[in-house]
Amino acid sequence: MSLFSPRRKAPAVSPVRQRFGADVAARLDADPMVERAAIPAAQVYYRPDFLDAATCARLIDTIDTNRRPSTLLSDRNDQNFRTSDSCDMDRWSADIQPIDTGIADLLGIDPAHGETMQGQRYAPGQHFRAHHDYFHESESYWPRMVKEGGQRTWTAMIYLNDVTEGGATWFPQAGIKVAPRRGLMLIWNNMNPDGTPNELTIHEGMPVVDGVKYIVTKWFREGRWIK
Ligand SMILES: O=C(O)CCC(=O)C(=O)O
Ligand SMILES: [Fe+2]
Repeated sequence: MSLFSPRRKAPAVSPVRQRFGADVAARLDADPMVERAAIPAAQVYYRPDFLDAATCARLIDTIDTNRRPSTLLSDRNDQNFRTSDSCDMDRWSADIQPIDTGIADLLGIDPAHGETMQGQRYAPGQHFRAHHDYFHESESYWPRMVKEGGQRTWTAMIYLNDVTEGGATWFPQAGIKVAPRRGLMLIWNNMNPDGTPNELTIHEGMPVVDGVKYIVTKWFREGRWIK
């Protein structure tokens, strides 16, 4: 028996993830419509009014038509962790395609790296508890994720409506709380500048108190998600 307890292996520095961090940040920094959050812990950006009111209304309709209970990618089976409804937003449909590629273009990432955009709906009391968007290499899903484009790098999330009360996106360790505002895109890098996962990006969708919250979320992989 060893006297030493096994240490958690430190995540390897990754030049590919490093480059995504630098390139996307440079593009967003140069965009006059985009503002960087004044926090040192993570690269977080705001792009207000990315979608107009009519487009948000259309997406809300699509979510209402297709929604089903959200699922969780985790070895933990906690029914109360993510209580919203979700649906896939078909990137090949004439309605979704321009939005899907528009997000990729704003970040300067090849759309093939983007997963299927997800629509989400939170009724009063529903939430998504604190989590990281990046994959944990210790979880059983990791080998499958490696085959499907690898680690998640950037997240782009768009609020489709204002919410009367509650439903903020809270990054407790980075120290920001973002209230839903129709058309606002919130963008962040889930990696550190050296390409290792940034633990400080832990965030939650706080419970909606009054109203219904609708968002779309797009996660980008380090490799191609579409083969
Ligand atoms: O609902 C929110 O504000 C956060 C959603 C989220 O974290 C996600 O979809 O990964
Ligand atoms: Fe998330």
